[in-house]
Amino acid sequence: MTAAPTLPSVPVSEALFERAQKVIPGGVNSPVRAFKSVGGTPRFIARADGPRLTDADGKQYLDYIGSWGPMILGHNHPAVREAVAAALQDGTSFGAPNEREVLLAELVTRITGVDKVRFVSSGTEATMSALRLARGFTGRSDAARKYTLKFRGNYHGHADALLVEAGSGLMTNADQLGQAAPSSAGVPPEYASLTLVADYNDPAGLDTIMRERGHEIAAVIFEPVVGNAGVLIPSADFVAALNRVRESGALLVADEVMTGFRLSLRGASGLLGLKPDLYCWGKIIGGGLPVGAYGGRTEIMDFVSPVGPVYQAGTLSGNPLAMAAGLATLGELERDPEIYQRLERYTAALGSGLRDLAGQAGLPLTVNQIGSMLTAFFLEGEVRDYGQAARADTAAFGKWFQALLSGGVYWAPSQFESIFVSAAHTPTDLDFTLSAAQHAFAQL
Ligand SMILES: Cc1ncc(COP(=O)(O)O)c(C=O)c1O
Ligand SMILES: NCC(=O)CCC(=O)O
Repeated sequence: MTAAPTLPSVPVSEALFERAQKVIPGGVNSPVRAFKSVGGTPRFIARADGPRLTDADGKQYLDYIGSWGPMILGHNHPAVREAVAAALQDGTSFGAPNEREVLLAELVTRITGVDKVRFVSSGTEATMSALRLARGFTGRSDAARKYTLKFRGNYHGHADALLVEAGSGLMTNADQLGQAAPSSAGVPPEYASLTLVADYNDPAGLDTIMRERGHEIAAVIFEPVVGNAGVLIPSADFVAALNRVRESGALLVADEVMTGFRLSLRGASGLLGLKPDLYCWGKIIGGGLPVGAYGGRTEIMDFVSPVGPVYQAGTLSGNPLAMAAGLATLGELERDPEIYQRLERYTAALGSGLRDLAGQAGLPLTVNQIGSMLTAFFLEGEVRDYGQAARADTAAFGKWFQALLSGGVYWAPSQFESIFVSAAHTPTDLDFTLSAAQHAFAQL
């Protein structure tokens, strides 16, 4: 092993980060942006176009974060920009219904097959509201039957009861991987205890817990392909076990915040043959503006207020600018049926290129890839669950990340995240990435 690569100087980002740390906790508005686990100064981004970011020092990077998922068309896509600009002419928020909400709801229901959808402003709100609805619909919110079940290393946003053995920044910044629930301070153990936890990709374990405790469980929430422990792909047996969940009267809630409209127009569920009762969406559905949503059959969705007794509201829900961005993004995806095959081809090529380069450098690397999601785990052997992912050499990953960044490639600053390829990435961009990656492997 050689010494850590020298970090390039980014004086404007450094100055902004210093100012930011004085007035924003950790200088960031979301922990995963802070570079805490990889070191160095987070880049302050001045603008983004296509597959590229430009930082405040004028340096350009090929971007594989895509704003953590939404930018499947690439940044600043003309169709999205023009739709938002047109909506802007009419005012920014009405606190009353508007036509764009109806258009986006019609589009989402047609694409995904749900009967009804309710828009909120983030993925966190979507999962939180879907679980309240599941408890309301099943009547399982009393002392004896009040649980939800999630999987170790899955992340469903930051609602209290879901911060239990959670992935994403909680896994990245954990002092000790595998720490016991809850994952965050400030969550009373009573809240955490409402959430049961099972292992991902363990069909027998899921069957057992559903057999023994299924009658107490209102909902099983899961990432249909995990992005938040790094990419984990469910086995066919695990998919089948998930589809059996409702035999116990619990609702199956697919958290497609990351995978929805990314792995196919019908998300991971459509691709893998999952049959959820409720879907949660975020990220792509808002095309880069703040939108989340949840949806399902009419009999369930009509439990939501004002028709039903389950309360859920939002000052900016259905915001016209956000609806316009979502409409333009989903519209582009629907217009180009080849897009998902192209993303799969490019991302698979990136994955096999990385495997080859690591092999040539004599470094252990396991690449999990599906569609345009990919994680390169710095370890040997398969990665199918949280425990296996947690074995990764995060120090090696951190060095590799810094070397890539110096080479002009902006990878996710965590070993336990997915990267995203967008429709704006070209074969030339992928070649550039692989050559930066080769150089980065050589520095480990
Ligand atoms: C699978 C999943 N669910 C929920 C969320 C929460 O979404 P948000 O950050 O918009 O609240 C995220 C990402 O943050 C996610 O990846
Ligand atoms: N995979 C992690 C996320 O998508 C979250 C982004 C954030 O919390 O900023």
